[in-house]
Amino acid sequence: MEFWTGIETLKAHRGARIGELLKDDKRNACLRLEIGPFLFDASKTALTVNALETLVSMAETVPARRDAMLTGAPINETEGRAVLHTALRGEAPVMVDGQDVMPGVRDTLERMRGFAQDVRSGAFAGQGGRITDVVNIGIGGSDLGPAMATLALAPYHDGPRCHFVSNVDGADWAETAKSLDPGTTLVIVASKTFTTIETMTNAQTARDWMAGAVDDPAAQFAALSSAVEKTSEFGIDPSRVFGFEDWVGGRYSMWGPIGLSLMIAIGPGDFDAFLRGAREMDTHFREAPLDRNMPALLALVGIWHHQVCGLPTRAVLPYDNRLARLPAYLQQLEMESNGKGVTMAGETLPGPAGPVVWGEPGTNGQHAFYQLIHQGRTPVPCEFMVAAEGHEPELDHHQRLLMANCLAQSEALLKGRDLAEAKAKIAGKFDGAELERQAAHRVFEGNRPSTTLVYPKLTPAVLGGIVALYEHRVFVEGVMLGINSFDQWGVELGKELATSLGPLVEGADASGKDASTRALLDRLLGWRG
Ligand SMILES: O=P(O)(O)OC[C@H]1O[C@](O)(CO)[C@@H](O)[C@@H]1O
Repeated sequence: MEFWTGIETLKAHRGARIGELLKDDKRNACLRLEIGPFLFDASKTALTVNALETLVSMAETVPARRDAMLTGAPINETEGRAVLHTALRGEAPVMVDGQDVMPGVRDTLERMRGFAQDVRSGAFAGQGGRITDVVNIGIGGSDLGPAMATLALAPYHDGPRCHFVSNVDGADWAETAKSLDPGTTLVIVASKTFTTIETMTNAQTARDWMAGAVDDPAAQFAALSSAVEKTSEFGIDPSRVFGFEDWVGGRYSMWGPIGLSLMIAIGPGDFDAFLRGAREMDTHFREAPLDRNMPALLALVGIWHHQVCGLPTRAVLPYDNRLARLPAYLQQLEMESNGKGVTMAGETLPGPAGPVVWGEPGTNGQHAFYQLIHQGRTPVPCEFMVAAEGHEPELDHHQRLLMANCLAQSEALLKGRDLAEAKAKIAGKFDGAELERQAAHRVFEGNRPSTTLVYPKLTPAVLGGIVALYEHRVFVEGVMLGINSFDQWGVELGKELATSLGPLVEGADASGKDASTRALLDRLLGWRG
C-alpha cells in the first residue's frame, strides 16, 4: 500500500485501549520478538494486529531496497554513493563498481588491530614514555559513536584512558588537557572529510600544545579519514593514517577506523565481539520476514506513533547508566538521517519524516522529566531498555532495583490512575471540593505507549547488536518515507553562514545582516571591548 494512503487508513485504527489489547495473547506474540540476546516487546502500544498488517504492507519496498544497500548499490542517490557500513563488520564479498571492498576492509582492520596492540603493549610509545592517554578529536559521527561505546563498555577497558574532544568551544580542549601529559598522550584526529572546522581547530590546538613539550609532535598523532591526502598535509605519517571509503556515512562509521579509540581502550578481541554482535543483527535483518524482523518492527512502531498518532517526539530511556550517551548518539543517527523535508525525488513530503529523539538514563530521568511523560497532555512514546545483569555482582541489589523501576515505569504509563483511585488514595486527608481538586492533580491518564528491549548484560556483542538494530530501524523508516537517510544537506547553510560571520566577529561591517543578528553581534563585540 502507498505510504501516505496507508497512514490515512491507519488513523481509523487509533484509539484502542492498550490494557484491553494486552488480553489477546496472539496479538501480543505478534508484537514480541526474541532474537539472539534480545527480547523486544512492543505489546504495550495501541497497535492492533490489523494495524500491524497494514504497516507491514506499507513496507513492501523495504526488502529490495535493503538488498540493494547490502550489496553495494548507490542508494545514497543525492551523493551517488553506496551505503556500506555493514561491510565494515561483514564477511561476505561486496562489490562496488565491479570490485570487492572486503579485502580493503580486512586490511584496514588488521592495521588498526596492529596499531591498537602496539599502543596497548607499549611497543608504540610517546616521547615521554608509554601512552597513558588517548584523545579522540572529532565531532558528530567522528565522536558520538566511539564516545558512546567507550563509556558503554567501560568494564572491558584495559588499555590507556580515552578522552573525547569535540566542541570548538576551547573549554572542551582546555578541560581535557588539564589531566594530560603531552609526552604520553596519543592524539587521534577523526574526521571523514578532514575539513570540519571544529575538528581542525582542535587538532591544531592539540598540536601546538604537544609542540610545547616534545620534539616531534606529529609523531604522537594518528588520523582517521576518507580524505587521506589531507591527513598528510596536516603532517601525519601514513603509517598512522587509517582510511575509509565514501560509502561509510559519518554517523554509521564507528565500525571501522573511527572506532580506533574504542579498540585501543577495550582491545581488538572485544572490538571483534562488538562487530560480531552487529553482524548477527545484520543477518537477522537480511533474512527475517518483515513481520518477524526486529529492526522493521521498531520502525513500524515508530511510524505508528509519529505519522499515524501524530506524536512528535520519542524518548530513549536506557536503564543502564553506561548507555548515558546512547540518546545523544541516536539523536544524530535518527535525526540527521531522517530529519528530512523532501522525498528522494525532491518533492515536499506530505507529512513529517523522523521525530524528535531525546532521552536520559533511568532512573535519573524519573526524578527529572518523567512528570511530563506521565501527565503532560502530549504523550511521549518511551523506549525502555534494561539488562538482566550488571557488571557489579557485589551490587546486584542495585540491578534488581533498576529492573523493577524500568518495568514499573512502563506499567505506570499503561495503567495510569483514574479519579476514583486518586480520591481513595487521599480520602483521609481531604474532603469535599478540596478532595476533588487535590485528586485531579493525582490522576494519571494511562494508556500511554512504550516498548521495552531487554538483554542479558551490556557486553561488546550486545552493544553492537543494539546499535545495528537502531541503524536498520532508521533505514526501514527512511525507505518507507521515500527519503534519503544518508545525506545531511540540512547542516550546510549554518556552516556557510558561520564562515561568513567569521570576519564580522573580528569587527568587519555587519550591515548586510538582519537587525537581530546585528544587535546581538553589536552587544557581544561591545562586551569584548
Ligand atoms: O567526520 P567529519 O567529516 O569531520 O564530519 C563530522 C560530522 O559533521 C557532519 O558532516 C555534519 O556537519 C556529520 O554528518 C558528521 O558526522
